[in-house]
Amino acid sequence: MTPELMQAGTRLKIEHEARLAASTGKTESGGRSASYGRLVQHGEPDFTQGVALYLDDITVSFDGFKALNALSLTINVGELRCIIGPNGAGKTTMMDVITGKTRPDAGRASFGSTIDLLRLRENEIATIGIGRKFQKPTVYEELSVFENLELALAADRRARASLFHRLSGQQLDRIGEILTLIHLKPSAQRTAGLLSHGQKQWLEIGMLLMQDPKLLLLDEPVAGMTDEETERTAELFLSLEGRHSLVVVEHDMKFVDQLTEGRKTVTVLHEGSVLAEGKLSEVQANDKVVEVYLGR
Ligand SMILES: Nc1ncnc2c1ncn2[C@@H]1O[C@H](COP(=O)(O)OP(=O)(O)OP(=O)(O)O)[C@@H](O)[C@H]1O
Repeated sequence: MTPELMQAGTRLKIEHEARLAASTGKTESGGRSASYGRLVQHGEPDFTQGVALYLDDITVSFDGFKALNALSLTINVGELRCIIGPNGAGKTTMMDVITGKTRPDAGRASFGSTIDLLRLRENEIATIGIGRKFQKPTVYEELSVFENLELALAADRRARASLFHRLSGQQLDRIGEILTLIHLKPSAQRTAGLLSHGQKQWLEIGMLLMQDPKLLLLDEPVAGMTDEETERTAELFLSLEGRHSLVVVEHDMKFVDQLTEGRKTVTVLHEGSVLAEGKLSEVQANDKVVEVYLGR
């Protein structure tokens, strides 16, 4: 481990322990981090402390095998974080915990500093501002690109009935903005089933963006894309950074390099916990990381 990485690790540990102290009530009342001790089930997420997602000591066991083993991770508001790790490291299980698909045996998970994700159902989590993109694109193949975005306008199912109602000027503007962002404006009237794989991925990301999620979870978004599509996807994600927090699980190191721009933090998962965190160049030089992952 490089000295910089050790320093980063120490800093994270101190920050983490401060939050943990706050979560167990060992903090001055009303202190800056005190709200971690007051996780609530419902209500508006609180992002004023700069935290979008907080996982603390999460353990998930499948028949005694720990897919996640005391995993702790903090994602800041507006941050773009890449998560890498070998097959079976626990990346998908982590996403499943965040989205309520899998319940952990132990630990805490909050959205912002107050919403207790572990007490919400999967469908509730989908509507509070967490969007998840699975590896395979899932768009409505028989509908046009525009109609797909229109369908995604509202988060709840009732909106589906309104497919053919007149869109407000504001809604049309929003669809136009997203079409530009995902490079599909010229294909707005095209049937989604005729799009390339990369275009379908962008469309699905656009559909998630229609709901303006605070946190986007993206599982291997560039798998199967051409180099040009991969590059455009990197540009898209970089343009989303700041307004949204993005957690990108990815095996493609060139893509991770583009996204992290030589300065952002990359998290390496291994055997269900964080093996290393730091800049891509740092984790790539980390002996433990080389051994378990990059040197395969
Ligand atoms: N439902 C399950 N029952 C039993 N074991 C499971 C289950 N889900 C995941 N696992 C195991 O947990 C470990 C972590 O799996 P997970 O899919 O989270 O890893 P991953 O990092 O996403 O891997 P990959 O990069 O291959 O997608 C693996 O060993 C996997 O076999």
